[in-house]
Amino acid sequence: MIQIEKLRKTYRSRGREVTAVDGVDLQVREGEVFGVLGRSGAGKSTLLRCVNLLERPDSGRVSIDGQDLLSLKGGALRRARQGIGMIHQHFGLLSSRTAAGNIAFQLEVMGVPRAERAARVDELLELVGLAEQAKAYPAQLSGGQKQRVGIARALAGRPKVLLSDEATSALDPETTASILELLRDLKLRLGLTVLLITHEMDVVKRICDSAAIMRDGRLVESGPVRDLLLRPGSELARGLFPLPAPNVRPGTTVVDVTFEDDSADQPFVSTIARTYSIDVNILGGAVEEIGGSRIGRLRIELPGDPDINAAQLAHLRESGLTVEVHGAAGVVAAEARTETEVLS
Ligand SMILES: Nc1ncnc2c1ncn2[C@@H]1O[C@H](COP(=O)(O)OP(=O)(O)OP(=O)(O)O)[C@@H](O)[C@H]1O
Repeated sequence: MIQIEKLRKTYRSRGREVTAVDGVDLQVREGEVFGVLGRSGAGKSTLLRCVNLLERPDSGRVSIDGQDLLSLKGGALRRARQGIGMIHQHFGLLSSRTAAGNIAFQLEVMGVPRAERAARVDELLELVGLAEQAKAYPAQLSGGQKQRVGIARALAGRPKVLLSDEATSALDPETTASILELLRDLKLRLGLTVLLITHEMDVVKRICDSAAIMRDGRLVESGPVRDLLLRPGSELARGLFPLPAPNVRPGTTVVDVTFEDDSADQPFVSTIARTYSIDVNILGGAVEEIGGSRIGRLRIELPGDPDINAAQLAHLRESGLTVEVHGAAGVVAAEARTETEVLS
């Protein structure tokens, strides 16, 4: 488990101060993939570099499986860092060495005896599906294959924790999907705990169990992906289910309804229409497969103002759906399914 507490890092350059990480608390549970999502400059790389101590934080705590990394020195620190693998956006391979040579080099740096290296290289290449390309140089490999070498190299020290710095940002969508699939597979096979940073919603959708949104050095939203998607007002949900700003016509109620597997099979639109004898207009929506669950968001329009639709809205909530009601000036009421208060 990775535990980050009150982490802070400020850069000072040319008389200017930038607080890149501003009091971040974050917990990555053992065996999960945690994605930190944010725009350029949000502080994601700095946060990641503070976890493997490429960067020394000004204050706060980073611990892995209860071991406080900031208190370690010398050999103990080196050993702890070997237990943290890292993959990079631009792979960072040595162009003069083959795929096998790049991995062997890492083993050499880690002090693995020569006699053991060749077998371990083969094992690592096999693990990432690259046994055939052992003798190829980076220039002869595709982007996805280069990243596979990068992943094999990161796994050389048999780490329990893998950090990923925009590992798929330089790849096309199809290759991105195959690399994410590999990471998910490795996580399960090797019991890895993965902390990744990305600016791609798709990465969160495909692989992350939990996620956080980072802005100006702070985490503005954090938790299991499923919980975030079902939380009214969630930025992550807005990003994964992009719907245009609602255009609420006078005398109507516009509602975003979020549903998951167990409620996805309910024909809630026709049920509401039939039960209350009203016309329900569908304005937009999407369904996504996330972490093995089907989660969707539908925007519907009901005739009449929200107060007239109190019973209809209560009906939706009682059916286990997350309901967000838009007013003319945006969302006027967001109600989780656990909340019982009816619009007033
Ligand atoms: N070595 C440094 N010296 C000075 N300022 C830095 C340094 N590294 C990062 N910063 C600043 O810290 C802030 C956060 O940068 P960081 O690279 O962590 O963000 P990021 O979210 O990873 O962005 P990107 O996706 O573009 O890499 C930025 O304002 C950046 O300019």
